Amino acid sequence: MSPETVIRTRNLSKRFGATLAVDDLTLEVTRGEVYGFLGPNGSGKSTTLRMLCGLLTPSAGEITVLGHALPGAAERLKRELGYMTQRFSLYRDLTVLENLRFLAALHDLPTAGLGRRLDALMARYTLGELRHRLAGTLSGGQQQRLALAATVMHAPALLLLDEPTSAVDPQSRRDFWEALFELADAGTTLLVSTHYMDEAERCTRLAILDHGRLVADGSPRALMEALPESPLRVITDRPRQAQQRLLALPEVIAVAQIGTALRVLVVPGTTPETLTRPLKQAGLSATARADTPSLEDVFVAATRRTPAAEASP
Ligand SMILES: Nc1ncnc2c1ncn2[C@@H]1O[C@H](COP(=O)(O)OP(=O)(O)OP(=O)(O)O)[C@@H](O)[C@H]1O
Repeated sequence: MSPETVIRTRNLSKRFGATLAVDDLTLEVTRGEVYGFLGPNGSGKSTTLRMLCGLLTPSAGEITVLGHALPGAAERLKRELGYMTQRFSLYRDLTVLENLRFLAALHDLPTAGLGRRLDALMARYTLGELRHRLAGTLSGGQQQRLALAATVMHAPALLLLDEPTSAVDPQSRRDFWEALFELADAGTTLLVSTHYMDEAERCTRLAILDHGRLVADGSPRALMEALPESPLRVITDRPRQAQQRLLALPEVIAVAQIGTALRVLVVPGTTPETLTRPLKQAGLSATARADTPSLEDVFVAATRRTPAAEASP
């Protein structure tokens, strides 16, 4: 294993009764990466993150995080790790400063110079003027900044973030991602689960999960370039009717209406005529041309590929 490897899992699985939440997951994350976990609800993102920080014991497989084999070394790992969940998990009836002081004590941070350290932290996350506000009275974006400040207070080498931006507005999401890149620039490795394509696109590397399985892995650009399914753009006078007809074709994987146009994801080898012919036969006007693949196409193709399609060369 390279010294730059921060996370490595081999054939990792987690079963809850009849549910196989994580299924034979093998992945590797290297230092300084902003590694994204993208997947539909219930695809196993949170369960994987919980196993990686030692909160859950795997049913099978191996995990090494920052050189520690889990679950055995979970206690030692805690000091080197930051874990932030989508739910605000600080004390609502304590102030911003009280929350940070409390966490500093939990992390055993030295009391000498602590005041200055917390001032710097609050300055970085624009919490200085809010220091005496009860955490429960902060806005979603402010609570998120406080949660991030709390998560990085002990300068962890690895941050695991579980859908950290699900409760905040677009500007706060952008600010949050700026903060993540600043941390990555300083050498922190980040693993972030998200539902948002624009966030996934910003990651240096991406794992797409579906039903607990790794269905795609690579940089967003490489994944888009390697997409075997191609998107076509269809212009028609009656997009709603055209959408219904196109969905009935075996070559069509998905159809999304974008304004008045339809963006159609099709199996490899499908020509524009394959789509326009049946539409014209049904009395609809239709033109179609190839479109540039997006990360959303990669996601849709990876999570909708049938086992039969997967098995074909
Ligand atoms: N403690 C648990 N007990 C039983 N089943 C669980 C438990 N935790 C998760 N699951 C199940 O495991 C599967 C994966 O859940 P998980 O929360 O990891 O997915 P996710 O990708 O994080 O989804 P979301 O985006 O909704 O958070 C789901 O079917 C879920 O119901």
